[in-house]
Amino acid sequence: MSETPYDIAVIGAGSAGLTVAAAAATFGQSVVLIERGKMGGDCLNYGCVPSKALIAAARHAHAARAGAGLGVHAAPSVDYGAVHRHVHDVIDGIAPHDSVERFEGLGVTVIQASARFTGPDVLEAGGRTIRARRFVVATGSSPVVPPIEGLAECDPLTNETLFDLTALPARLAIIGGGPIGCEMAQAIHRLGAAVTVVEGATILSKEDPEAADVVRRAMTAEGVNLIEGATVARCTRSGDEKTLHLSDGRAVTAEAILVAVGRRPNLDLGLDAAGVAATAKGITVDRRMRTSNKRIYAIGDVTGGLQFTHVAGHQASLAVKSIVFRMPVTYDPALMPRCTYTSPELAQVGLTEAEARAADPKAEAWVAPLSGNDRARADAATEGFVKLVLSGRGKLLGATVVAPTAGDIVATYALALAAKVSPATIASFTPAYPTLSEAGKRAATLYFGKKLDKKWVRSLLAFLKRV
Ligand SMILES: Cc1cc2nc3c(=O)[nH]c(=O)nc-3n(C[C@H](O)[C@H](O)[C@H](O)COP(=O)(O)OP(=O)(O)OC[C@H]3O[C@@H](n4cnc5c(N)ncnc54)[C@H](O)[C@@H]3O)c2cc1C
Ligand SMILES: NC(=O)c1ccc[n+]([C@@H]2O[C@H](COP(=O)([O-])OP(=O)(O)OC[C@H]3O[C@@H](n4cnc5c(N)ncnc54)[C@H](O)[C@@H]3O)[C@@H](O)[C@H]2O)c1
Repeated sequence: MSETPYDIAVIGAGSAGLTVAAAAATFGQSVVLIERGKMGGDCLNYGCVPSKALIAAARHAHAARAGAGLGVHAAPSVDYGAVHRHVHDVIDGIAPHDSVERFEGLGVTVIQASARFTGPDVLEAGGRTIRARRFVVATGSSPVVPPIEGLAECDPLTNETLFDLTALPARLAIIGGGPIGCEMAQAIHRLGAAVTVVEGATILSKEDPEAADVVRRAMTAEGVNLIEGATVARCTRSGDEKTLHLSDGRAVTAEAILVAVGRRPNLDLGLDAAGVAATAKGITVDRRMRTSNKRIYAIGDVTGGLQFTHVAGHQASLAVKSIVFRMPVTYDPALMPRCTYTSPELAQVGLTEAEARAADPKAEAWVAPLSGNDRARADAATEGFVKLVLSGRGKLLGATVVAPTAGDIVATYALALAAKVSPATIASFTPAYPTLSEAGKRAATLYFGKKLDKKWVRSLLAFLKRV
């Protein structure tokens, strides 16, 4: 049965698809939203929300242990069953916002089925034929499980099953030391398991190496076993005990294995029939988020770029502006911040120091360590820094922050980059005392300190003093 064409058909009800559907319906468009799994996608069910809820519980356990240095002694007792309930209470609390009922209330037609293109302007889903003026593919990504001999027999966990555990394994081995591997390693260790991370390269390798090193030292000091530059040759299982055999001859034994080696885009929806070009990384899009078929947009993880919820939401808003308002829009990845929620957090916006130096040999980095920040000293959390990266001409190119609340601090620099704020403004604004935000101002002040350390400036100051 062929139906009246919709204005917009959205495939996937994760962060990206939900944002398009809600905004487009609010602006009076007829919208059909097709989802084959859980409403809310990865972020709500298997990603940001459960991982941050788990990290919050782990932070409490750690704070109890870490208070001794400040004169407060406590020994945490972790009830992992209750931690599991907390994680799922948080998911359940947010779920109504992403639910079929809410979207139907907004006037969206929701189809709970798998969608597949059968032509350049037509889809099949749940036995229905769906036509639309525009399509938005927001099908997200799935965890990669590497083809390591014996791994499948060890029933590895992924982000899709980790948060179902109602009891912690005594020992957990994690393959992959990216954001998922590091966040979960530290949290699960803080909650009481012995954790080993086996990372093929170096942990958090997409980040500024000095910043990643602060996180490395923090995780190691807490007792997480980090094995870097090592690959898993094969896995074996003996009852409940699973062993990773590393290429260098070492072995890691654990009751559970978590695989966190990256994502693959969900491309199984008949893209060839629709004339949509894609690579193994994801669907190819232009700066307006349009695919090679100009009726079809693609946003979020499936495009294979920066894979974050706020990026998915931002790309969704660009697609809505382009489709509904015909506005000229441009996606600029350089303005997208990111944060890994380890302790300390590691956040980045714009270019890292190495990226800036590669683009501009005169680029320089200005670093304010937290050891010089009064709030960090009061909190006994002085490991970290704010690094501002400036071009040779003194233009802000990027910021790296390692601090307990780096994700919040970096927002200032995301705004500064988007609004083209000068280092002079950063050096002269007044954050409250005592806050970690003062470190960013300090980094900009260091830049001006060097700039003003010139002979003619000293002569001018001497002259002014005389008059
Ligand atoms: C453990 C973990 C922690 C994370 N933490 C953070 C964080 O702290 N901050 C952050 O910004 N990002 C985080 N992320 C990344 C974030 O979750 C993703 O970038 C975001 O969820 C991507 O949204 P999306 O809408 O593109 O895809 P998804 O959320 O994956 O949604 C895609 C949806 O499409 C559906 N679908 C797929 N194919 C079809 C089809 N053919 N027909 C119908 N439906 C289909 C899927 O079932 C899915 O529900 C984390 C990810 C993980 C795994
Ligand atoms: N705080 C956040 O915003 C947050 C948190 C978690 C995940 N995410 C998103 O999810 C994405 C996926 O996270 P991820 O950590 O799975 O992927 P990732 O690609 O970022 O990191 C994977 C790591 O695994 C390593 N690796 C790959 N194959 C390996 C192997 N066979 N053996 C050992 N190590 C191997 C890589 O060198 C890399 O360090 C992230 O890139 C990010 O976009 C974001």
